[in-house]
Amino acid sequence: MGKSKQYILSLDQGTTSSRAILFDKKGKIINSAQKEFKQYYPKPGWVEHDPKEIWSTQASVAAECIAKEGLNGLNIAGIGITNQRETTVVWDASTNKPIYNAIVWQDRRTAKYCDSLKEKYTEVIQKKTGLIIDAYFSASKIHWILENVKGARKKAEKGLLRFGTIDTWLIWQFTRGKAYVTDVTNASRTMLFNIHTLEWDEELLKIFNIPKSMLPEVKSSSEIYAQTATTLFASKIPIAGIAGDQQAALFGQMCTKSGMVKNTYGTGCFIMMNTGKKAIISQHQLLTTIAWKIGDNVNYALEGSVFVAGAAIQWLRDGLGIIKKAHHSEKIAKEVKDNGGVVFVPALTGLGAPYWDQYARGTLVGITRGTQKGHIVRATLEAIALQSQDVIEAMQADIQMQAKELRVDGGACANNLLMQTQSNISNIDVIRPKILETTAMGAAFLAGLAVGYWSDIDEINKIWKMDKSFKNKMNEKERSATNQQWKKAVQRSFNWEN
Ligand SMILES: Nc1ncnc2c1ncn2[C@@H]1O[C@H](COP(=O)(O)OP(=O)(O)O)[C@@H](O)[C@H]1O
Ligand SMILES: O=P(O)(O)OC[C@H](O)CO
Repeated sequence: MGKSKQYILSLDQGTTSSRAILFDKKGKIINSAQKEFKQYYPKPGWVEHDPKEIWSTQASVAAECIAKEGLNGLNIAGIGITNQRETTVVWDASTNKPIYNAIVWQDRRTAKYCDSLKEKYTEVIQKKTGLIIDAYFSASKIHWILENVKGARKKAEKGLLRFGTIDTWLIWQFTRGKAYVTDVTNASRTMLFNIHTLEWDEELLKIFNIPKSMLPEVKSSSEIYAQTATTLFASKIPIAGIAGDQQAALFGQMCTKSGMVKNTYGTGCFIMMNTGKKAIISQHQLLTTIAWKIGDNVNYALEGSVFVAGAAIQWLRDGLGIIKKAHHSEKIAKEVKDNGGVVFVPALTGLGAPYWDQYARGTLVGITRGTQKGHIVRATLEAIALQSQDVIEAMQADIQMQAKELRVDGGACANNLLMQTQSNISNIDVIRPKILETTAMGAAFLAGLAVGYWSDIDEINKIWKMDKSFKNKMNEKERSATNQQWKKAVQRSFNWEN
């Protein structure tokens, strides 16, 4: 096989699976491969992955994806990496072995430690990192490893340990320890990175008691970082794009202008708004984060995460058994004309942005003798849209501007009723693209730009195509009543478990 056909290989290392997708110049998916890996729950609230399994599944899907088409490394113009963010790996540089499992972003073991920092450091941390103190981010996880793994603190002080988010860990493996790098988007989720100066912050390192020697070099999101070692592919391939998965989706959705917003409807909802060159520090409990850095241009974003979205549909299926398949939710919800007064706040694991109440719990209100399962299913779909609207509303308040449209992706965006409900509740045009693999596409675009596979953003913009749009069909009075009823129900869910 010659060098004639050239593709970009995108590696999407997610929370439950490792995936590889091969894109051609028109953005068409040529091939893909996926492998799930094991989740470890050693104690309530703890979530871990085996870093070696993350690497082995990722390497094998990459190889499988290329081999399926009878291609080899020479046909790959570049690799883009996108990953579950915040998840923390610490390894010994001399043995290459992780000293503990990866502590996953969902892991809550450091919640109390984080609480103890709030009084003194909330302001300085938000100002420097754009983040709200929470166990979600990497810093407290690194701190936990150094405090709890035998001998770790001593080794770290001797400069023998390395920390990485998943991108860093994968690149370390791909290059056999030659490249120790991350990009600004991943760094911006550690709580150790100053998003204004674009450097690891000495004061934050001191607060979390983490030696600087265990941090990677921070690069842009689109450049040639390194070549893969020839142990995996017969020829070297440039690794040329890195972005955290939500940032990659924002780029893959081509939300490249200030004010553009995307929502990914998966297990949770991740809503992100491009704010251009401005790092807006939220007045409404949202996160400020780096969207990407291309060349010398840094783009910032506001972000809000809803913890339980599609997971609420899973709960209807697996917990209550009132639907058989997730997509049946649409048909069953349509059996009733409205929610019949039922409101469901799916705070099953607390509430994320903009409430950040880890003690909130799921609340189902307004049930009468006339309540049918259709009402509950409908209320669940509405809750996904309403939780998203709470974040969109906070974003609009922060930028003091209405968003024009909402670009959507993720498994649950296939649900037309949900998309129409979102448009009604947010009074916004909801736009669903043709290719829904926006995360992998974003990483491919970043890598392709760096190696000259695509010449510029204008060329890429032509690849993004709309499939369907949903326009508001609700009047203002109804919208405001729905919102008020929702806010009342949210209040009832607060601070339940103590
Ligand atoms: N047609 C549908 N209607 C509502 N929810 C759906 C539908 N299809 C999938 N889902 C939900 O979307 C989620 C899967 O989406 P996906 O993007 O694969 O999630 P993740 O990447 O977080 O694993 C599941 O929680 C599922 O319940
Ligand atoms: O694993 P994903 O793709 O749902 O993404 C996880 C997020 O990056 C966590 O912040």
